[in-house]
Amino acid sequence: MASRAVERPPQVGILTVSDRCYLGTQEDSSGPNLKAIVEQEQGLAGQVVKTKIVADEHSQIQDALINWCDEEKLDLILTTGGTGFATRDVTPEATKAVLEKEAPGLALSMLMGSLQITPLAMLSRPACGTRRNSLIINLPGSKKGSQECYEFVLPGLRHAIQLLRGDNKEVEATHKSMTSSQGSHDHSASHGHKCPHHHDIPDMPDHHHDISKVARRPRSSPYPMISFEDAYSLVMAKAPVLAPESIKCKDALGYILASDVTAKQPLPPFRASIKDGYAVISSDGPGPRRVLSDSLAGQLPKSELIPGYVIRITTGAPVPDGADAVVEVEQTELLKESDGGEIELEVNILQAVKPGQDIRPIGLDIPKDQVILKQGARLGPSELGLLAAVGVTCVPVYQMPKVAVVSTGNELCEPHEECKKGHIFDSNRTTLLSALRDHGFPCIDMGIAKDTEESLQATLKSAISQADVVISTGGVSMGEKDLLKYCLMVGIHAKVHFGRVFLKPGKPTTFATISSESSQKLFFALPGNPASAIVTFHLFVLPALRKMMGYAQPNLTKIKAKVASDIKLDPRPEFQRVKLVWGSSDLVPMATITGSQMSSRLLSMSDANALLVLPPQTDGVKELKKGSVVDALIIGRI
Ligand SMILES: Nc1nc2c(c(=O)[nH]1)N[C@H]1C(S)=C(S)[C@@H](COP(=O)(O)OP(=O)(O)OC[C@H]3O[C@@H](n4cnc5c(N)ncnc54)[C@H](O)[C@@H]3O)O[C@H]1N2
Ligand code: MOO
Ligand SMILES: [Mg+2]
Repeated sequence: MASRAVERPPQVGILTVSDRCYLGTQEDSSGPNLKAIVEQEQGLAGQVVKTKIVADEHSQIQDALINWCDEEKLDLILTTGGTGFATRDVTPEATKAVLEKEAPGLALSMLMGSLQITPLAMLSRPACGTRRNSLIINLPGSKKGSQECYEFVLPGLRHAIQLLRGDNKEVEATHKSMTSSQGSHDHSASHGHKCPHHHDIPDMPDHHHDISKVARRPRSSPYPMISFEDAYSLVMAKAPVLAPESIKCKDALGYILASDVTAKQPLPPFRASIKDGYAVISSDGPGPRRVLSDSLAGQLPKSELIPGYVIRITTGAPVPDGADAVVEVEQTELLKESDGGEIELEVNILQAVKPGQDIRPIGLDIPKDQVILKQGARLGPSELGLLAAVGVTCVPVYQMPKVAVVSTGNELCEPHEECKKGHIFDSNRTTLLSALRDHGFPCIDMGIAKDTEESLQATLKSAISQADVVISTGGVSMGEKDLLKYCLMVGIHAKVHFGRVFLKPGKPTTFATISSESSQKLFFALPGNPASAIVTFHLFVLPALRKMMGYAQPNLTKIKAKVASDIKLDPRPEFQRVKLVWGSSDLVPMATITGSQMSSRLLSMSDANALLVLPPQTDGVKELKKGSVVDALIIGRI
């Protein structure tokens, strides 16, 4: 078998399709047998993470397959049963209904192998193919038949899984070992393609063209153009919530709480006066009283209160024992003062007093052990104040992702450098680093990388080693110096999830992940055009970063806005930069476009506080009329 150096054993699901097993009238022997052989070290060495028994019902089979492909993202799903000629045998039909691509070669290998054993094999009707990154294979229902058929396809499984995972390094190794073991020559030498099968992979472009030969570059992008919604979902699905850590409250501004925080002590911790006045015994009622002593904020009462007396008190001071109400100074009059007038000796209480009046009992604001902040709360000024109020100094929060930013391009120079002919100042790095800082993310400035494999790879590697998320700009389109995607895949062995999005600006936005045992790092290769870079930062990067740092709702806030003038629609869905302004009686703000929306024009972002969500033009509708109401995503201060 081929190299085993894949990062994770193939994740496998085994679906037993049988009315009788489902009803419990027959024991399922094929499913457990398949599990054992799938997990054999000398075989696939897979990990069977899902097993299920369903009836011979189209909907049950389909639901299980869709769930395992789309939600569980299994590498391989083996079904056993329901592939024959009986009326209730519907496994191939239910499977075909969920497949995106059929793989008849697998069915053929099973048939060819099985026919050597029994002519009845011709009555088996397996469906095989892929849905998203999962491979589904129908095996017969019998224990013996399912094992034999599995063994016929086993030699191709690891390679197929690697291709579906987009694991380039492994793909090459496995492909080489498989083809050489069969004595066939390596196509890479003659065709310049190390892995000809890459043409077949829907989400994997052929990145193995010789990048030194510009004439041979692809003339159309090998990356499928996916919708904004799909791209967004992919990014959000891949962004991991980072592990919690405990940090000092003084450093916690902007973080999200990883668990509930309870009050260790009540607030107020003692019965506190709400007014400046006199602590009284309410049952004494109104009338003249001797002033016994005082109780000032920050000090303990000097004495207990006894009937016929009052104790002078200030707001926030502890109410002395014996007192059960406070009368504000305005409801009293002075009857007798000390010589020189330093203290009051006797006062007249002018009002009837209710028990408890103007006293905050212990724990009135915050009872002891009450949950004062819930997991998921964002620690803003008031939340941090609340923590301080109950004496909490350290809090469990989700870690914030560290973000590295790199600009790429031979034409770029630093704003403080002399700008030679043919060069421009790098503005993207400043924009992005500032946006990150504005949102409180720790960032790493990786400088400018040249448009060469060496410079890009060294910079990307260094960025990935230091950060949880890397943002690059430039080099992702069709030019011969647009080497970013190539370097990501070949040099970094990143899994590129998409390389083009049906969206303006930001069409070549590229998203990849770099996985290891302990982490999943995200790589956003944003377009070089300055407006495209910052718009796609808001559309993709910011929500992902927010998810990583624990936001329950990481998406940009969406509101309705009225367009202030007619807008020409683009063939692509477009996010135009606008300034939202509310007139004095407007419920819906007016959205004014910030001038020309060319992707190169960073000025279109200046003063913008929202992105207007515009649908693509259709044959019938090419324009949005002034006054139309559309969605707007908030990106700035309102
Ligand atoms: N043949 C095609 N060409 C282009 C396509 C296409 O589909 N087919 N897409 C266009 C679109 S849309 C965009 S967006 C850009 C994206 O370009 P890249 O990501 O490859 O970026 P570069 O080529 O490196 O630069 C584009 C543009 O931006 C300027 N730039 C780059 N970095 C910075 C920076 N840090 N600060 C300021 N300005 C920067 C650069 O000088 C270029 O003018 O591709 C289209 N082409
Ligand atoms: O998609 Mo590009 O970002 O139009 O300029
Ligand atoms: Mg380019």
